[in-house]
Amino acid sequence: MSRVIVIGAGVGGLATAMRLQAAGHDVTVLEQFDTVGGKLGVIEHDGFVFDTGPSLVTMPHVLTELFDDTGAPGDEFLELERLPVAARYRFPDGTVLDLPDTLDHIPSALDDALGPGSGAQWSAFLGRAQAIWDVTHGPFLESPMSVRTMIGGIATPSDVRTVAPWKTLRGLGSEYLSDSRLAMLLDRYATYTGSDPRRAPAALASVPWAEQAWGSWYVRGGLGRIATAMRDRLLALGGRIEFGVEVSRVSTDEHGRVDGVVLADGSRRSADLVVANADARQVFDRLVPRRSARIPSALLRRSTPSLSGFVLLLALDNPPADQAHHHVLFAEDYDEEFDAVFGFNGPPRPVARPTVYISAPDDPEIVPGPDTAAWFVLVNAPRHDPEHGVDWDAAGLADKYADQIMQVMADRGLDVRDQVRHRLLVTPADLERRTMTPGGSIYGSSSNGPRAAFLRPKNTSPIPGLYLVGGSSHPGGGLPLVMLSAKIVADLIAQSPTP
Ligand SMILES: Cc1cc2nc3c(=O)[nH]c(=O)nc-3n(C[C@H](O)[C@H](O)[C@H](O)COP(=O)(O)OP(=O)(O)OC[C@H]3O[C@@H](n4cnc5c(N)ncnc54)[C@H](O)[C@@H]3O)c2cc1C
Repeated sequence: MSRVIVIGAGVGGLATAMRLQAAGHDVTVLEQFDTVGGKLGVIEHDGFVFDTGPSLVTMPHVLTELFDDTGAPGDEFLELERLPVAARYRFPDGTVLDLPDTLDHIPSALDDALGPGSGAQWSAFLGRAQAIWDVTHGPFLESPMSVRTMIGGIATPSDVRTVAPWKTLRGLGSEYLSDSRLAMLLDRYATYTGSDPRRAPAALASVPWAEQAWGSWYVRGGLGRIATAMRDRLLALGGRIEFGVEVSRVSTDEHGRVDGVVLADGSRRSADLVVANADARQVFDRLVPRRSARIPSALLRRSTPSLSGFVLLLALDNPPADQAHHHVLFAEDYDEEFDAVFGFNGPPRPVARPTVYISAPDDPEIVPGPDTAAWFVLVNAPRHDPEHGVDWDAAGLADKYADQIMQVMADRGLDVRDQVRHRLLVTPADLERRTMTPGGSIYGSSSNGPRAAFLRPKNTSPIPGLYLVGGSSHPGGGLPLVMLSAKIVADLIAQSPTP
C-alpha cells in the first residue's frame, strides 16, 4: 500500500482521502487554511452560523455512498432533509412559482403559476433531459475522461442525436419551451457549472433532470457539517490532516515520477502518490515543472474560467414570515447578466441588476434565538482580475455593491434592510485567498463551448503518480460531481500498479 499526500482539504481532497485510507493506504492531507471544507466554508458570527459556499445538496445518494463505502453510514453525523419546495422563483413580470420537489407535482404547479400548457412543455423537456442523463452519466460523470470512453460510451447514432453535442443548452431549451419564464428557469442551470447558457452544451440538460429527479436537500445545522463529518470519518479511519501547511511544489525523482511535495517553508515530505485538490490552474501554473504542464496548461488557456460569486451573509432580526428555503429573484435582463460576468460587449463587470439567490434555512441550530435568521445571498460575479477585469479589493466597491443588491431585492419585493443586525461580505477576491483558486472561479473551467469537457484537466496528469481531484478537474464542480471525481481517482489508484 502507498503513502499518499493529498494537497487540500476541500470536498474532493477529503473524499479521496477517505476512500484511499479505507482501502488501506496511508494518507496525509495538507491544507493551507486552518480548517476543512475549502469552498464549502462556514462563518460563525455572533451566534449565527452561515454557510459561505454550497447551500443546496443534489444527488444525495452520492454523499450517502461515500460514507457507506468507507465504513458505517453517515447518518450519525449528518441529518439530511428533503425540502418540500425546491425553490421559489420570482420572474421579471412578477409571476411567482413555488417549484415542488417531486417530479409528479411539477407539471400542475407550472400550469397553476405560469398558465396552462407550461407543465407539458417542461415535462417534454425533462423527458429529453432524462434521455441525455441516461446516455452520459456512465461514460462521462462516472468514468475517467478520455476520448475513447466518451466515444465508446456514446456509441450509437441515436445516442449522438439525443446528446446533440452541436447544440447549446439555450438552443435545446428553445425546441421545447416557448414560455420565456421556463427558458429562464432552464438558463439558470448553466450557472450550476459556472457557465453561460448561450454557450454551454445541451448535455447540461441533465442538471435540472438530476436535481428534480433526486430532489433538493439540506443538512440540519448547515452544509458545513458535510465537511466536518468527512474530516471525522477520515480521522476515525486513521488518516491525518495538517492545517496551515501550504504546498509550493510537487517533487519528482530521477525518472520523473512523483516522490513527494515541497512546502512553502522549504521542507519536504515524501510520498508514493500525490493527489492535488488544489485548483488545476494553480497545479499546472505553479506546482509542477513547466515542461510537464505544457499540454494541460495549453488546454486550460483555451477554456473560459467559470464565473465567481459575490456573497452577502445577513444576520436578521424579525425576518419576513413564510420564506421559502431557496428563493430566486430573476434579473430583468438575463443576457446582460451573462455578458457582464463573462465580459461580452465590454470588460467583465459587476452585474448592475443581477439575479439574486437567497438561501433562508428554517433551522434553529444556525441562529442565536427566536425571530432571527441567517440568510445567504448570492449573485453571479466576474472573477477577481485586477489587471483585465474587476478588482474586488478596490476601496468601497464591495460595500457599495452589497447596498445595490439589497436595493434590487427591495425592488423585487424582498426588502430586509431594516431587519439587518449585521452583514458580512465574501467577494471573489476573498474566495481566491481562502481557497487559493485563481480569480475565485467557483467551478474551475466553465462549460462554455462544445469542447469544454475535453479542455477540463483529466484526473491523471503527465507526471506519473500525480492525480487531480475536485471541481476544476474532471468531471466538474458542485458537491456531487466533486465526490464522483474522488471515486474516479480512488478507482484509478486501485487499478494502477503499487509503486
Ligand atoms: C458561493 C458558492 C456557492 C456554491 N453553491 C453550491 C451549491 O449550492 N451546491 C453544490 O453542490 N455546490 C456549490 N458550490 C460548489 C462547491 O462548493 C464546489 O464545487 C466544491 O466545494 C469544490 O470542492 P473542491 O474539492 O474542488 O475543492 P476546494 O473547495 O476548492 O478546496 C481546495 C482546498 O485546497 C486547499 N489548497 C489549495 N491550494 C493549496 C496548496 N498549495 N497547499 C495546501 N492547500 C491548498 C484550499 O485551501 C482548499 O481548502 C458553491 C461554491 C461556492 C463558492
